[in-house]
Amino acid sequence: MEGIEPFPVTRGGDVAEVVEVSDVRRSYGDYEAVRGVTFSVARGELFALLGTNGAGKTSTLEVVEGLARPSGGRIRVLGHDPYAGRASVRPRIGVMLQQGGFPADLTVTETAAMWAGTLTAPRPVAEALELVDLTHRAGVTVKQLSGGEKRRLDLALAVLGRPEVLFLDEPTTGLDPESRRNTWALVRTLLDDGVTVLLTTHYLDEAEELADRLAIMHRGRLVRTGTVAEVVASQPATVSFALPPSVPRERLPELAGALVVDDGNRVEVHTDTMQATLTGLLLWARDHDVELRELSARPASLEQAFLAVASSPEERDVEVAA
Ligand SMILES: Nc1ncnc2c1ncn2[C@@H]1O[C@H](COP(=O)(O)OP(=O)(O)OP(=O)(O)O)[C@@H](O)[C@H]1O
Repeated sequence: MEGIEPFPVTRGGDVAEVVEVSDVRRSYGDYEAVRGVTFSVARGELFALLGTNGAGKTSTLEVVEGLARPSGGRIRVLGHDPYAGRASVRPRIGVMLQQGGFPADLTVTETAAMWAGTLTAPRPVAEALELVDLTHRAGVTVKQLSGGEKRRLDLALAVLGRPEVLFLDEPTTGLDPESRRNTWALVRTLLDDGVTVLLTTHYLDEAEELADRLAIMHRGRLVRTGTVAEVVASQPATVSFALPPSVPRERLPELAGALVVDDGNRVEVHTDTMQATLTGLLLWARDHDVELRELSARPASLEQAFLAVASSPEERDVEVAA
C-alpha cells in the first residue's frame, strides 16, 4: 500500500465540510425514496451510510455524486452543486458504483487505460492495479474476472484520478475476507493522505473498522447519526447471569434497568448504567451468599443499534451527536 502520491493539499481551497447534504429528497414517480436527509463530511473524514435494504443509501449517494438531481434540498461537494456544477466537481471526485459496467472484451489494463484517458492527472495504470492487487490479472479480459475481481477493478478506476473525495457504494460486497481487509487497508491509506470518503455498506464491521462517523438509514431517513460510540450509546448494555434454582427471582434486589427472566432462571438486565447495576448485583450476591453463574456484562453493539432501528417502524430521526 505504499507509494500513493497524495493529491496536492492546496487544491480546492479550504472547504472544511467537503460534503454538505441538507434536507435532501429524492423521488421516483410518486415514491419518495429519500425523505429529508441531512449530514456533512469533513475533509479527511470517512462517513459511512448504513441501512436496511431499500433504505435509500444508493439513491442518496447518487445525488451527492451528481449523477441525478435531488427532488428537494441542497447539496454541496467541495463547495459546488454536484449536479449543476459537475464540470467543477467531477475531476476532483472518484466514484465506485454498486455495479460498474465495463466492456467485457477489453483487458483489465485496457479498461483502466481507457478510463485514465478521460482524466486530467491520473495515476499510472500499473500503480492503480497494484493498489487493488490486480497486477497479476492485468492481461485478462474483464469477462474472465470473478465478481470480487470486478469489484476491485471498479475501485482501481475510482482511485485512478487521485480523487480528493471518494464515493464508494458497497465497496466490499462479494469480496473474500482477505480482499475485504486489503480494501480496508487501501481506504485507510487514502484517508491518511487526506482523501475524504463517503461509503455505503451492509457490513457493520466495515463501518466499525473505518468510519469516523456514520448514519443508519431506514425508510428514506437518517435515524441515527454520530460516531460508532455515540450511536451505540443510544442502546442499553446487558448484564446477564443464571440464578441458582433455589433462589427465586423475587429475591433479586431492585436493579436499574429492564429485567428479562426465562424459565431456566436466567436473567438479563438491560441497563443504561452498567457499572451501577453490576455493583448492586455483586454486593447483593456477596451479602446473600448467592452464586451468579455465567455472569457477563457487555456494552451495547453497533449491531444492536442497527437492529433496533431496523425493527422499529415508528423510528423518528435522532441526531445522536451535536
Ligand atoms: N430507478 C428507480 N425507480 C423506482 N424506484 C427505485 C429506483 N431506484 C431505487 N428505487 C427504490 O427506492 C428505494 C431505495 O432504493 P436504494 O437503492 O436507494 O436503497 P439502498 O438503501 O441502496 O438499498 P440496498 O441496500 O438494497 O442496496 C427502494 O425502495 C427502491 O426500490
